[in-house]
Amino acid sequence: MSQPILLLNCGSSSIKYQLLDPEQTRPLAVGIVQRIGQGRSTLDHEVAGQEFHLDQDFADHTEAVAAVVEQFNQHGPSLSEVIAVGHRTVHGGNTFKESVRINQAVIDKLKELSELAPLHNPPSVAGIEAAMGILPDVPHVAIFDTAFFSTLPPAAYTYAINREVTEKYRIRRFGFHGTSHSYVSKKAAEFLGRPVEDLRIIVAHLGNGASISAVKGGVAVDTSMGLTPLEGLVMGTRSGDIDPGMPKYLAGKGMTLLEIDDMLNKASGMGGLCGFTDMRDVVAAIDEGDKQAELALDIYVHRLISYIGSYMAVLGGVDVLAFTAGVGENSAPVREKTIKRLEGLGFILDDAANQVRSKEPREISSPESAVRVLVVPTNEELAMARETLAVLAAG
Ligand SMILES: Nc1ncnc2c1ncn2[C@@H]1O[C@H](COP(=O)(O)OP(=O)(O)O)[C@@H](O)[C@H]1O
Ligand SMILES: CC(=O)OP(=O)(O)O
Ligand SMILES: [Mg+2]
Repeated sequence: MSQPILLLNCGSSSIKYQLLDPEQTRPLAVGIVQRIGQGRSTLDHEVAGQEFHLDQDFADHTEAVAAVVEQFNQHGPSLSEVIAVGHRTVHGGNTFKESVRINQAVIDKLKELSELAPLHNPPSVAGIEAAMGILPDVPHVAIFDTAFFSTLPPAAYTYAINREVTEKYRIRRFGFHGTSHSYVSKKAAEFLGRPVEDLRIIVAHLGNGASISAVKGGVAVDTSMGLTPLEGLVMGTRSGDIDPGMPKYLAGKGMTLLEIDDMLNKASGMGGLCGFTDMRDVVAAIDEGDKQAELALDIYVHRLISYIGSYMAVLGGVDVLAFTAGVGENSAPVREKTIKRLEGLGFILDDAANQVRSKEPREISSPESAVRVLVVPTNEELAMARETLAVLAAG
């Protein structure tokens, strides 16, 4: 008997979803809504080998979830058999260290945590409320991006700010994209046929949001995102690391705190540097001679290699570098630029392997490379389905 689970992965600019039957290897349906709130939105729904495409602008995640449900109604499969829904939830704060069955108290807490993840928890809550409205009689489970990083050592998660402030407000580095970093690090080890316990792995999750992690023996020991998903790498619209003195300086010039925060979260990163938030557009612009786009990509790669070098130090060397997420899986030019800059540290790219497009894990380093470089497509939904089942089994 079929016992499908619906997985909703609300990202900052997208919703990915799958209808999975844990008994079957292939999903019953997969789909993605892209460029939510950015104009030129699209929806792709795939069921039984048939693909349906929709060009329609979605202003926010609530509109997009409604359109996803409409796809199931029009093209199937029916959602009436669904036994549970798993929701990607970005910020668990100090409250949620592992996946949890959702009730009103959980939703209220997630709304409270929205101040720490303004681009993310509101879409998650929108997805949860919409799905609970449509499927009110099945359990809904929240799976947190922060969970995998609850093992970070104190030296990695503590900011060097005043201790009393840290304690009073329970400030720490939480880390995000944990479901993906966990899945990809295990998958990388599996691909290499080595126990994850024996490996030092750096995972570069480069999507619209981007983060990088250092994983030693299967346990996360460092990651680039912090108290909020703003810290770290250069992203589609987020600045990543800046001098913490900058907000005060800008406030002195007349910007309000809200304007500064909006600028850093929504109008910075690649979009703020060159006008294109999507890496496909950045690379196309460079090909047409756009100098701002070229500089933006140089800044992106500069930050990325700085983190890779730093995590090699944290890990005491590295065995594997794994690229994942939208940019990491699909952008050969970004991977090439990154690995070429790391040649001095023993990374050697296999140019032909780097051009291969596939949904399977693959190696892109040459045999003489000191570090194995992989592309490992993430599957947050599959990992979420496993989590959902585990929560249900726990009662
Ligand atoms: N074919 C592609 N080539 C280069 N970059 C791509 C491609 N497809 C997607 N991307 C990049 O991936 C990003 C989306 O990544 P994704 O992991 O889905 O992000 P999120 O989950 O944060 O919404 C896009 O904004 C774009 O920059
Ligand atoms: C935490 C985060 O940045 O998520 P996303 O990449 O989906 O925006
Ligand atoms: Mg994502």
